[in-house]
Amino acid sequence: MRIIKVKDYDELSREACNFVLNNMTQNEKLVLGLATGSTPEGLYSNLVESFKQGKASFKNVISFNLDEYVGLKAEDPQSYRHYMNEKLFSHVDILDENAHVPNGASINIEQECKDYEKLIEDSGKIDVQILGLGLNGHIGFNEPGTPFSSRTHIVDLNESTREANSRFFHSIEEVPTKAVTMGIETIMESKKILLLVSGKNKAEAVAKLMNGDVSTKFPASVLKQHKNVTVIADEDALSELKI
Ligand SMILES: N[C@@H]1[C@@H](O)[C@H](O)[C@@H](COP(=O)(O)O)O[C@@H]1O
Repeated sequence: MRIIKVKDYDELSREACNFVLNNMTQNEKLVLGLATGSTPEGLYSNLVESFKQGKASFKNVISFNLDEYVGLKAEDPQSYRHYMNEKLFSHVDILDENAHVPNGASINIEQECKDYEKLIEDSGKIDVQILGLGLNGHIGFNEPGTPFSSRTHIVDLNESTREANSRFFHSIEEVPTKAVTMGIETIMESKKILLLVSGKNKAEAVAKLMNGDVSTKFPASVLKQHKNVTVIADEDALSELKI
């Protein structure tokens, strides 16, 4: 894993934006894997700014989000589809039919998982996958214990993950108990992975990732087996790392 150490969140967001823009210019068509949560928000605002300044176009981007809560409709303000519309899609020229987020409100979620896999497959696989890091090492919504061979599937969310994400809801009771997520194998098939980590609250997770073994107990550790991973991390996130 290549680590790019940056000073703070603003620099992380700019670096991540440059990384994505470089890949957009290098690829005629870019299949981009997207993440939600707080960490990529700055990346998305930088991408929107670049678009407004005429420095980027998303016409040739096909995007696939990592995950979605089960039971939330697209228009629900807490859904990841809504998040993506607000933070990125509505502000740039990506084609609606190219901006994919799993449909958590599907009446047949099992089928939705299969269809989502097929769409990724048909797009020719993900060129660049953006990832955030859960406090317990989850990537997407792949919680500890998820097999490395998993494909897009339904997960029961851990209490700690619901707790961590309850800040986006009025109360923890409102946080869905299930989600659809790309599987670990699906993520690992991406040609390049960009992991973004910021802040002191991620320092312990980053130290576990870098110093620990590859184990399903800490899903992000699988990234050590991928040949093209870039980690952009700020000083706070790297503060517990002994290097
Ligand atoms: N499902 C999302 C992940 O895709 C995200 O990467 C992670 C970290 O989120 P944050 O960036 O807010 O710390 O948590 C959430 O549970």
